[in-house]
Amino acid sequence: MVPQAVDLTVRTLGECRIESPLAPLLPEPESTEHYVDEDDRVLFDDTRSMVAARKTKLDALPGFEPGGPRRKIFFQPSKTRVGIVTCGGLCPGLNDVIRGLVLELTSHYGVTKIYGFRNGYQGFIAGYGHPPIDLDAEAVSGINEYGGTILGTSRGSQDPYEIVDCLEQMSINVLFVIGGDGSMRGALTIADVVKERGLKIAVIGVPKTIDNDIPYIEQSFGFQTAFSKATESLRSAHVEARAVPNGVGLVQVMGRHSGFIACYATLANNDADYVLIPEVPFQLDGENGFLAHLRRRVAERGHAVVVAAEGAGQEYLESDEPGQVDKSGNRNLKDIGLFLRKRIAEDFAAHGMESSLKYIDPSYAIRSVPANPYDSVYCIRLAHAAVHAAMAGRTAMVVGRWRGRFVHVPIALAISKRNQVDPTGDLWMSVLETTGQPRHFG
Ligand SMILES: Nc1ncnc2c1ncn2[C@@H]1O[C@H](COP(=O)(O)OP(=O)(O)OP(=O)(O)O)[C@@H](O)[C@H]1O
Ligand SMILES: O=P(O)(O)OC[C@H]1O[C@](O)(CO)[C@@H](O)[C@@H]1O
Ligand SMILES: [Mg+2]
Repeated sequence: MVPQAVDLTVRTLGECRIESPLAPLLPEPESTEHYVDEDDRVLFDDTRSMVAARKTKLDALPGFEPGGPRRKIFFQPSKTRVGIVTCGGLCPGLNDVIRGLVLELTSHYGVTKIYGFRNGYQGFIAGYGHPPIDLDAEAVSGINEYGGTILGTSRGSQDPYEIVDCLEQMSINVLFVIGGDGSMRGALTIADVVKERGLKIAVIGVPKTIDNDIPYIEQSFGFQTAFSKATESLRSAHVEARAVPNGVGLVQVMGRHSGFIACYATLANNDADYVLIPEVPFQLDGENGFLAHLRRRVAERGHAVVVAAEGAGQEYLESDEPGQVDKSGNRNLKDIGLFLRKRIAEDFAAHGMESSLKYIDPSYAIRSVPANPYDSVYCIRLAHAAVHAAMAGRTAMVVGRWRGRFVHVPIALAISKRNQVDPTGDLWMSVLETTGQPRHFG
């Protein structure tokens, strides 16, 4: 479903009447190629045909509210109390975002009460015994040098009413949730309970996921660091495969439902010959199946490198057992890497071919590292945008970038679908061009 203008409308807590401390820094109220004024909109569509298909007036074209400081804000900074929480799996840059939020709030808005809720949504529930910690410039000094999150994280559902009870008891006005799709679903339920109770608490998300599976934000922070780290495994697999007769390097990277890490790591160094992702089903057996292709390639070129995203080929691993899920209800995937390792070895043996397969699974090593400089820049800019949005009383939204501009995206839209590699899109085309693998196996 193509989003309409109404889907891009951001919720607000009320009129902005307070002069922002950042107002003097703001340029003239007009957009340029480097700046979008707060009253302007970033168009959703960016091709002539997409705009034409709307069959509507310019004013009615769907557009995102731009990110950035406002001239007038909603919250009085000296009275504003802020909470920050990180939830879900780790991702490079979590500490950068925490630091960016704290520094922007304290240095530019003069907010003095910031609490870090610990271990994800558990941090709001007294029974877990993880009291919040005070965050200030000193507490976040240098944390961006380290992977992980200084606040801790968790999976598993918590009652949104209890979470809002905690926010009310602590007189929190703004809550920043840094997390993936599940965390954003949680953030929306919190914002809804806040609304139901007639409270004025802004809930702002900063989406994180190494899988890059959140839609309408172009790219999530930490993704670039994660795939860059994964390229090291591809390079190792290539070196190992080339060094022995009929060498096969097999690398499994994270990516539950979206194969972006596998695609980008492949494009980064051109070492892979086959990329298997959840979005593109593949046939394993038969003359034109994956195994036969691989065998022919090794016979011709002496070696090959295969990259598989963890969610690829799950159809080969389904069993009659009831589906296992993690504490948050995410389906636990079966191990495609180990399955392929076995099947490739069996296939070579069955065809009387010697082979030497080296299997590498960099797994958590790609998401536990500190952010690279590009991601650090992205994190701090997302953090700034999140603070500006919150102080201006926006709620139930995430910050992101669309067509190169920082924007406000309603959470409802950000969780409305999953960002996935489009098998008919130009990214997958680039992968096919780089690897030389066929569009379909079988
Ligand atoms: N539908 C939902 N409603 C309310 N809370 C949710 C929902 N889905 C997930 N959550 C909560 O959000 C938190 C994080 O969710 P989850 O473990 O799925 O990770 P995530 O944020 O999706 O990150 P990632 O997928 O990148 O690891 C958990 O505490 C979970 O209970
Ligand atoms: O083992 P964990 O921490 O539950 O999470 C693993 C999952 O988290 C992700 O890294 C997303 O955050 C996926 O790529 C992976 O499948
Ligand atoms: Mg998730």
